[in-house]
Amino acid sequence: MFQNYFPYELVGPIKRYSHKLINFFYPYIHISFAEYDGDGDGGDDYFERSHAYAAIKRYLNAHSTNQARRLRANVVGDDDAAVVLTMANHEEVTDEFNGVKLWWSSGETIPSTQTISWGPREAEKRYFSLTFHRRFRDTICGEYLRHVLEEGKAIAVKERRRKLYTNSKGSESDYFSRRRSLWSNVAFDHPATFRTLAMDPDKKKEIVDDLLNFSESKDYYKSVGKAWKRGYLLHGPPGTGKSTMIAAMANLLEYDVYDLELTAVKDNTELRKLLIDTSGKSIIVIEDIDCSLDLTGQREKKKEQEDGGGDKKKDEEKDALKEKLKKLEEKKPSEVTLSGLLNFIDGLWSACGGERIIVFTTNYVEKLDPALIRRGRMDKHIELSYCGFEAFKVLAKNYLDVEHHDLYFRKIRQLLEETSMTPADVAENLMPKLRGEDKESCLERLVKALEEAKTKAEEEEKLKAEKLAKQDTQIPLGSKEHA
Ligand SMILES: Nc1ncnc2c1ncn2[C@@H]1O[C@H](COP(=O)(O)OP(=O)(O)OP(=O)(O)O)[C@@H](O)[C@H]1O
Ligand SMILES: [Mg+2]
Repeated sequence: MFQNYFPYELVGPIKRYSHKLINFFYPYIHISFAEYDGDGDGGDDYFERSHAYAAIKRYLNAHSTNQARRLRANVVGDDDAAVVLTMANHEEVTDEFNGVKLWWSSGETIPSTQTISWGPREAEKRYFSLTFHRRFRDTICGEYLRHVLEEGKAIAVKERRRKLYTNSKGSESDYFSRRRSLWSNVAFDHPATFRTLAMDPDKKKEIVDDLLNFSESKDYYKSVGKAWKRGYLLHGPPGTGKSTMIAAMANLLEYDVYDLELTAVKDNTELRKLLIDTSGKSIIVIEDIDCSLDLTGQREKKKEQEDGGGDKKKDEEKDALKEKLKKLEEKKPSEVTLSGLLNFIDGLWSACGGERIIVFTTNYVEKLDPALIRRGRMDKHIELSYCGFEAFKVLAKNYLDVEHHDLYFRKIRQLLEETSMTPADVAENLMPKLRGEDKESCLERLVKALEEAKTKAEEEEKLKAEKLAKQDTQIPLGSKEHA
C-alpha cells in the first residue's frame, strides 16, 4: 500500500543519506583478514594461506586467549603433548595499544551453495575481524598492525618445530588437491649434534665454522651476486656418520631437512618443482648419489670393466654396491638426468631466496661424475672415515661418560691404528648391553672386537696374497700354451 503512495524517486537518496547518517553516528571501523586472500586473478596464490592471518592468529593465541571463554584446542608434538589454544569462532577479545582499545573477533563464512571443493577456501572461509574507533585509524592501520605482524612472526620463529620432508610417492589423490605439497613431512627430532659426533676435533671445528659462517653471510653472498647456497659432499664407508652429520648440521643451524629421493622423481620438471617447493633455511639431502641417477647404467658397465681388469677393490664393497644397484633396478627407472640436477645446483631455483644447503652422500666418491663434484658445485668435500682415537674418545664420553682410562685407552689407541672399524661398530660395542653393565666390561668388549677385526683382516690379507700368488704362477703358464 505504502509503496503505491511513496514516490519511488526518493528511495535512492534516502538510502544514500541514511547510510551517511549511520556513518556519522557510527564511529567504528572494521577490518577483516581472511585466511585465504589471493589477488583475485585466479592463480595459485588463491590457495596460499595469508601470512597476515597466520601472524594474527599467533599473536592472538599468545595475548588474548585468557580473555576468550570459548577456545579451540590443538595438540602439537607427540612427546610433550603441548596444547595450543585458539579462540573459537565468533569469540571476541580486546586488546590495547598505546591506550587505544580495540576488539578482535574470529569468524567463518559457510558457503551458501553446494560447490565442489578444490581447496579449503570454498568449504570454510575463516577470518579475523578488527574493530576500533575511527579516530585512531592511522595508529591502528600503521603502527599497531605492524606490531601485531612482527610479533606473530617472532612467535613463529620461536615455536618453529623443524621438519623432515620426504618426496616418496604419495597417493594418487594428492594430485587432485592442489594445495598439497609434493613433499610430505614429519617433525624432525634427531638427537645428533656436533658435540656427540665422533670425528677429529680439528676437522669438526672447521666444518662447524664453515656452516656458521655460511649462515651469517647473507650480505656477502648478495654483494658478490651469488645465490645463498652451499654444497657439501660427504663421503666414506657405511656407518661412518654421514647421515648423522647431516642431522647435526640441521640441529646446529636449526634448518629443515628435505630428504630428496631421486629415484622417486619422475623427471627433471618434477625435480624443479620439488626444489622450488622447498623453503629457505633448509638442507636438501641426496643420499647415495652414486646410485640415484640414471648414470647407474653406465656406471655398472664401467664397474664390470674394472672387475675384468683385475681391480683390487674389497669384495664386500662390491657386493654392497651390487645390492644397491639391484634394489634400484627393481624400482621404475628415473628420468632425472645429471644435467637436470646440475642445472638445479647451479642455481635455477636460486631466485627463491633464503639460504639453502645441499648435501650429497656417497660411499664411493671415486665413482662420481667429476661434473657433479667439481668445486663451485660442491663447495666442500668431507671425508668421514674409520674411527680414529680422537673419534673414539668422543664416543667413550657419549656412551660411557669415560674420558680417560689408563689401561684400556692405550690398548684401544694402538688397535685403532692397526685396524679399521667404523664409528658405528665402535659405538655398538661401547653401548652397555645389560642393565648396570660396568664401563670396564664395555671397554673390554670393544678391545675384543677390535682384536677379532684385526685377526680377520690379517687372515683375509693372507688369503688374498695366496690367491694372487697362485694367479701369478698360472698366467705365464696359460699364455705359453696359447703361444
Ligand atoms: N662419527 C660418528 N659419531 C657418532 N656416531 C656415529 C658416527 N658414525 C656412526 N655413528 C653411529 O652409527 C650409526 C650409523 O651411522 P650413519 O647412519 O650416520 O652412517 P652413514 O655414514 O650414513 O652410513 P651409510 O653410508 O650406510 O648411510 C648412527 O646411528 C650413529 O649412532
Ligand atoms: Mg647414511
